[in-house]
Amino acid sequence: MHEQFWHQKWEKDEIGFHEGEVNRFLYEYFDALRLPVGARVFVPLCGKTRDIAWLLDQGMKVVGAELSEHAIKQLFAELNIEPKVAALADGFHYSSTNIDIFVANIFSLNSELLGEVEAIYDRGALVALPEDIRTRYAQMLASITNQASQLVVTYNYQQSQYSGPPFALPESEVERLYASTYGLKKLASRQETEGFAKGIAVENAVWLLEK
Ligand SMILES: C[S@@+](CC[C@H](N)C(=O)[O-])C[C@H]1O[C@@H](n2cnc3c(N)ncnc32)[C@H](O)[C@@H]1O
Repeated sequence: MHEQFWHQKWEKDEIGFHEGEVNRFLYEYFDALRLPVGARVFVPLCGKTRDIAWLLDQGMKVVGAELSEHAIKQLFAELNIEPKVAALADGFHYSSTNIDIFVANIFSLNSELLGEVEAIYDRGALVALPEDIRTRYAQMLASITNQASQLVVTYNYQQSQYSGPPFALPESEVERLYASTYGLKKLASRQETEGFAKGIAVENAVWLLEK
């Protein structure tokens, strides 16, 4: 997906991926990460997800990365927070107490810019990336976070029945991307037919990835 694809989605308000409420898997399985209050959680490709407000409410610090400044202006407006905004070489840094959002292509981040994180929450990130850049994303994510544990939400369905995004991520693909870096555990899954691809059987799953 080119950057322009996502910028247009936000400009035209075609954001069917935005849940508007806390993701159920996050709510039910966040404890599996066993994080202390005050831990810093990275939310890659964050959009304006309500999950950020929920993480802040749990006493977490949040760091996000998102291409669209339009999305991040909405995020802060909905959080009712006036951010500080600083220019970066490749984007902007929006920040306030306990929250840092990099408005940039995630591939322009490095560990210094990101700072230390104790965990990663990936909903709508890995599944948004086409196969040819997933390997680079998975390696880069583990590298800039010192292999922080992850909670990853995936979809699986017959890729031939729907073009994506979100792309199908069968277990074999999660293993290909992450089994050399993490121990993988599928925590839960549920079947959907009324989601993004109406009438197509989709398995929505949540994974715990630990060093
Ligand atoms: C499927 S949406 C998911 C958003 C959010 N995680 C959620 O659950 O609502 C993917 C988001 O990633 C952003 N994005 C896509 N490619 C990106 C990249 N290379 N770097 C940073 N953000 C990116 C898009 O603008 C979009 O907001």
